[in-house]
Amino acid sequence: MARQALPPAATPPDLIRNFCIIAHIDHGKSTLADRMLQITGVVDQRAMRAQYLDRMDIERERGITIKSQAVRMPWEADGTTYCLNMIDTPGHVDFTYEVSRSLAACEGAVLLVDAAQGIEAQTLANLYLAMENDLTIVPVLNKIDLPSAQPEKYAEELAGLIGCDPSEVLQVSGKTGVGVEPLLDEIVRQLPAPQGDADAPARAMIFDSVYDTYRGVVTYVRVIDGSLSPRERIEMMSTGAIHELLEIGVSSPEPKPSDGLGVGEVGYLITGVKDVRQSRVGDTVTTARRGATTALGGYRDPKPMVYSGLYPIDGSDYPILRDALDKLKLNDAALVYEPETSVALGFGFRIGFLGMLHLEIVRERLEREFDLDLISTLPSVVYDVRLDDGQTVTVTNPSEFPDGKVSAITEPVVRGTILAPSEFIGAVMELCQSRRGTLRGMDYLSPERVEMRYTLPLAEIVFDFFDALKSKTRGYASLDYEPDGEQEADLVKVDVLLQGDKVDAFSNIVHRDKAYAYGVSMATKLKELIPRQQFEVPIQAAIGTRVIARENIRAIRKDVLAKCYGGDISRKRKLLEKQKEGKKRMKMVGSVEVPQEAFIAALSQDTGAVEKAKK
Ligand SMILES: Nc1nc2c(ncn2[C@@H]2O[C@H](COP(=O)(O)OP(=O)(O)OP(=O)(O)O)[C@@H](O)[C@H]2O)c(=O)[nH]1
Repeated sequence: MARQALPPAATPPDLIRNFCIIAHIDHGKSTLADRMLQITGVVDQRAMRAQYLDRMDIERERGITIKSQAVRMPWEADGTTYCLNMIDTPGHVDFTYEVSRSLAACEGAVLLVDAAQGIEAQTLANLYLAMENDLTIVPVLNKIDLPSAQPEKYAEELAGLIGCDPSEVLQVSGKTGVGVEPLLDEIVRQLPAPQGDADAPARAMIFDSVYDTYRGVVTYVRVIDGSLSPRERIEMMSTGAIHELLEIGVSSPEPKPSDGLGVGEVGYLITGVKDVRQSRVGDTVTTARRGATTALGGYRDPKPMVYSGLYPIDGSDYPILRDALDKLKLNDAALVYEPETSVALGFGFRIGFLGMLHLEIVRERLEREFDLDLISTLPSVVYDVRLDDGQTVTVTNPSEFPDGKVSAITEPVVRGTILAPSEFIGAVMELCQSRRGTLRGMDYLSPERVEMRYTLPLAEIVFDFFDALKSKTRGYASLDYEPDGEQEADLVKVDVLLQGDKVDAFSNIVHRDKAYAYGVSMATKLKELIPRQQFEVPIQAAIGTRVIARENIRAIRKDVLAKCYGGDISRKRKLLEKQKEGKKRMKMVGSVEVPQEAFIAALSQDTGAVEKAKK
């Protein structure tokens, strides 16, 4: 057990151990990964910076891992030098698919649990994923340096969950490094070596692919059978596309070219491809000549779960937004978009996201990296609408909801797992019921902690459910969910009309029981946000032709000169000029002038937005 020089590439499989660290968010996965890099000597002390593996600025700022990365580390145990490949996985539900691909590249997983928090919802979700992939689980409690750590209690909980003895649960601190060396020894001892047929045609699974400005797409692979060498051309099995291999190598953690990758090895490929969608996570790579004929299982196209319209606040920024999306797409295979026009907001794009975190990240990157100011419309899930004539329409934008006779609507549902202290069972049930949830089962992990399983409509949980759950359980509950098909539901489209004209950006698809509440809240918000006009403006919320809520904005002409009695003509002129300038920032909806800010505030989920806009 000590630092060693890196063995050459083409390490025999029995000296390789491929593992990942799985944990609930913030349980310290990145910190532990950093400590392993340091202890195995692959990153020297001076180059070490916090969260070495999280490269993107946004990742480091938010302290979350979005893209997984792989690192090769040497480790000596019982006089033999082993090659450990550590695959870092993202921890958020939006990226579950990437987690499951990373798991499929490993033989074992370190299941990391915060010794002051215990098991949380994503601990369970990730554990189940790992078990489905037949991985060997090494249970570990982290943060044992914390004064609030309760290692005995949680070792028992963890042991109960995976069916081992509490004494087999390792205890570490990623922060101080305590227990990390014994953990590396255990990884070598407990994990099986990779198995594969060295003489078979090459098959390697893509578990990550990232866009690098200088090198193009870097594809991370795990070789299952055969080998890949730098002189060969490769084929992507899902598309049949053939690429030249410009470089092949391993990361430790900086990229190092090697003369090939054999069975069980993890490394990267560079082909000069400029678009990550040509090198998709889950796909199988083989050689162009004498390649494999059956791909490895598990490839799946990333499927957007949430759609939202993004519009530039300044309409002339539209071409910049289009170019920016084209650039982001190079690095994000899950991003889909198409141009869209809105009567109220002008030209923009309808964009599909994996979830709300994905939406926030994309929006933040667009605003930050491309200096854009954007309005996003109310996010919507994907509905299937069956019409009376038997036709089915897929709706991702409420304003496109068909007006004809609808016979049924289906909405996506998820299987949600909620973990909470048992004193909050009532509060959690009440919340889930108000979100149209159905209880599927309940288990006690310990006398004071309970796991509750629900089927819930995606639309009810994707936006603000987590915040509501946290506030009802004083922050103690955790949530994980995965798609679980569709269900029929009694949904309606609510339109918002200004003086009889529909404002497309405010249309929303909601459950019939919640339609009234949505209508009233929009009408009240808009009444506060839209300035008085020279004529009376009715604001209506309607389902089809039936009006369900109404407010009036009384008529008045805003006389900007009112404050300006007395003679100074130049001051009056200035004020009139200013009024004209302000009008440019107005959008016309029929004959009603609506300030840009009113749209932003009305579409914002933030409850303080209306107050801010009024100021
Ligand atoms: N005291 C103490 N704090 C720790 C330890 N390990 C991690 N932390 C802290 O816990 C917080 C979360 O750690 P991360 O390593 O970012 O957690 P993570 O699981 O990688 O988070 P995601 O990447 O978002 O899933 C950070 O503030 C760390 O400084 C530890 O062993 N002891």
